[in-house]
Amino acid sequence: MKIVEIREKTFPISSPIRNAYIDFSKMTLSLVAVITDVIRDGKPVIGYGFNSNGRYGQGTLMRERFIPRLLEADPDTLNDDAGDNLDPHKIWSTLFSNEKPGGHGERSVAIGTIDMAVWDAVAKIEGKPLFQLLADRYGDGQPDRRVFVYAAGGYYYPGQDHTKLKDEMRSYIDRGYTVVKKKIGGASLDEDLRRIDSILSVLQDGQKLAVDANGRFDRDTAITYAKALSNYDLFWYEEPGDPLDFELQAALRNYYPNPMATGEDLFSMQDARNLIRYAGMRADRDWLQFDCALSYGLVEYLRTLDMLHEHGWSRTRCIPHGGHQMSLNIAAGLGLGGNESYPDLFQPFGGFPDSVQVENGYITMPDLPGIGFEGKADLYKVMQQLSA
Ligand SMILES: O=C([O-])CC(=O)C(=O)O
Ligand SMILES: [Mg+2]
Repeated sequence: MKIVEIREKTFPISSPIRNAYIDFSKMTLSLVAVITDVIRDGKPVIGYGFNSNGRYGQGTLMRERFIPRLLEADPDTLNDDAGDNLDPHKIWSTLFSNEKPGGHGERSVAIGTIDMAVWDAVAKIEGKPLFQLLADRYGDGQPDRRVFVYAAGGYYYPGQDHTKLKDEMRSYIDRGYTVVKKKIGGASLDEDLRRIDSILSVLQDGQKLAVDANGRFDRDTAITYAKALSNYDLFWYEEPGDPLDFELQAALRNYYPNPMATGEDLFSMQDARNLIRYAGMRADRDWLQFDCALSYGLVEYLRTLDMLHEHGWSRTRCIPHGGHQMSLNIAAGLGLGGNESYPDLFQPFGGFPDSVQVENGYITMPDLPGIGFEGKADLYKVMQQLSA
């Protein structure tokens, strides 16, 4: 068996929104199709993958380096020992060949996107949902199909007022979410606090708000916000300072006793390990948001989970960034704490299969082969254009 072709297309996922650091007016992503010569139901098995929002499409890197490396490799070196499926770990090693360590940037997105498509193909070849394959291979065979999800939104956009912000949050609650997220740091502290008060006025008991500064703050501002936010019972205070400023993050534990979250902009096991070693993160309350689609894929994420275990962290503290079905499968198959969701953004790429509803903050994974993209009609339509 072999990979016969890998296609990439860059799509706009632009929208007129901004967080404290970037706007999304020119945001793109790469969609990838890994086409194999394995036939299931009379058709070649094709695995699909895409990177999450926040980093841009990676077509150039893929075409220059990563796709040729896979297509030039002896196919037998990419297969499992029995020769009856692709081996994502061997494929990863081939992708990473002749790459020096450190400096994990855009290439981690390129590899993470191809890795997603490879896992989709591997689970389809085995005829299982990816979450079941992961539970079989790396767990006790018993996935937990119920996955906690929260609704990320609350971006800044032109013409936004408190009424619209409250309507947005209420609409997430009406769709079954119990935790909603808003951006901070894109307005003054006073205005951010007024927005937080507005949102809290529409939440009921058992419903919570998380806030996300997208790495905007210097140390003093992060501390000023920490003190002000301590007066609320927030679900978390996310990414206050630069993602690699572990000392800033560590300082905040002296000012913010409630849960914090970070990690979406750390792109390797080694960077995640530095966070765990040096950033004062608290295993009993803080949350880790490493996103495999941006950080070398699930092969690397498995290394990150091993690292967390060695450092005494439960994987239930992981709620990945990105709102894609890949992390939903990892959450269900490997027992993460949940996954992000963007109910109204980055469509058709984010979200759940069409049959899935959010109930009391949880979704239940349906039985679909692979990652399950074929169960989301608008997304699968776009994917089919790539593989036609
Ligand atoms: O606004 C973004 O870049 C996305 C983000 O931080 C998140 O979903 O946590
Ligand atoms: Mg974030």
